[in-house]
Amino acid sequence: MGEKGRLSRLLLECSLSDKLCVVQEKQYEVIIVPALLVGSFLILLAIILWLFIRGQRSQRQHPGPRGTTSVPASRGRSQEAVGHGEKVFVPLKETSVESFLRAVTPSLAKLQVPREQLLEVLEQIHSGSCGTLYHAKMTTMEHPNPKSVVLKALEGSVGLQEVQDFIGRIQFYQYLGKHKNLVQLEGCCTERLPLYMMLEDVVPGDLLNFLWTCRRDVMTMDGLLYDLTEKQIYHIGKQVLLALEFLQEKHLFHGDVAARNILIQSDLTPKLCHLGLAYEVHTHGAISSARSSTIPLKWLAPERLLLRPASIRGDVWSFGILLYEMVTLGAPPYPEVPPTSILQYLQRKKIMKRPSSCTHAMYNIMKYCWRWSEDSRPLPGELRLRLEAASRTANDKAVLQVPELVVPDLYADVAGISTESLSDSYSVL
Ligand SMILES: Nc1ncnc2c1ncn2[C@@H]1O[C@H](COP(=O)(O)OP(=O)(O)OP(=O)(O)O)[C@@H](O)[C@H]1O
Repeated sequence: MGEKGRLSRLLLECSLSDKLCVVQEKQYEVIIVPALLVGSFLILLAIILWLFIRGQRSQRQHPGPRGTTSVPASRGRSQEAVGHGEKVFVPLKETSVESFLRAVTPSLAKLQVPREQLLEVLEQIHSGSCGTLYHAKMTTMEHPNPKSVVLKALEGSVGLQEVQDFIGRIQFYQYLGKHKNLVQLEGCCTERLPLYMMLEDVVPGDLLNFLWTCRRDVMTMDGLLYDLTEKQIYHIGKQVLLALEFLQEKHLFHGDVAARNILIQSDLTPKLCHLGLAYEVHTHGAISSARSSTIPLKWLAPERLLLRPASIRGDVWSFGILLYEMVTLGAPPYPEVPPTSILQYLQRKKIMKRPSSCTHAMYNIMKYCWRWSEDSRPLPGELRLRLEAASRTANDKAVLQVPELVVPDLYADVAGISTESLSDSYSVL
């Protein structure tokens, strides 16, 4: 009998309209096979899901090369800092200085200078907010003869945060790229402590000292004529504005435009230095309040004195003060106003009077910079056109003269700046 017999008996017992009976008869085809198919499909789906979740998790743990992520860029618009078309990575999760430097140094490969090429470190120039500045001698592949550089060093016992900040500044120079009116980074040593960045040595140095030296009866020094005419002031001013336009294009601003923060070459090419505030704007979207409180008040626009956000138009205000500094050969602004009273002075709608050495054309440009409302002040590009127009008829013969020599301590007092922020290279003979 067996199975065959059982089936034929079943068929005999079933009428054609009895569906349950037919289903029972074909249970293999109707129930078991589809159930097996659905089961294996579900198992396959579970495996795929598990593989997918595992992949996602491991990606979250390793987002880039060796636990790195890109440095925040200007005002958070992009998460990648791009220098010369390259991505710049900053490790976020590194916990020791050594592992941080190991991770970050490859991204600075093009800037690395072997330490043995740093031949001698000469005198200290300045002790800055992020490292000490020295004069030094260095050789490079292109310049086998030693050349002068300014060395910024992060030395001594320093923590991870200071190291990250120093490296961030190097990457900021890389991000900015080259501009003839910004001080240039020439190289760095970052594979271990102490950390160095090498900047081009701008000779004779800062513009404030240059202006003070112009007061002296000095004919030439290092081939440089310490004479300044109105036309030359426009020439320097236009180039400072080119640097500000460059920063503005990158959605940045300088934050402390002043003669002390401009370096001048012997051909009267100015270069903006003191880029630490622009670095803060680039990295954090704004200048920190700790840093803001160190900026001398007499150079600040009213909105900044009122602790409102800074912008490129604040730089334009300070540029007006810079014109005043140049035309007076480095006099402190608002000599009759104590630094802490400057806001009240400006709130009374007062501005500085026209210095006797300043033409009406130049004073009109200053007044344009010192408009109370930010929006009615020009942008650097517009201002540069004004300077170009004024420069066409400017005096190129009369040398600016101020008989009184500057006493740096007295100057610092009246200007409201710390004596440490003045360079040591000026001395009253
Ligand atoms: N490349 C350079 N060539 C010649 N002198 C320089 C150079 N860089 C800086 N100095 C001198 O050092 C002084 C301080 O420079 P700077 O303000 O750039 O340093 P800092 O205080 O470390 O600023 P920041 O933190 O904003 O980078 C300048 O006023 C100038 O006298």
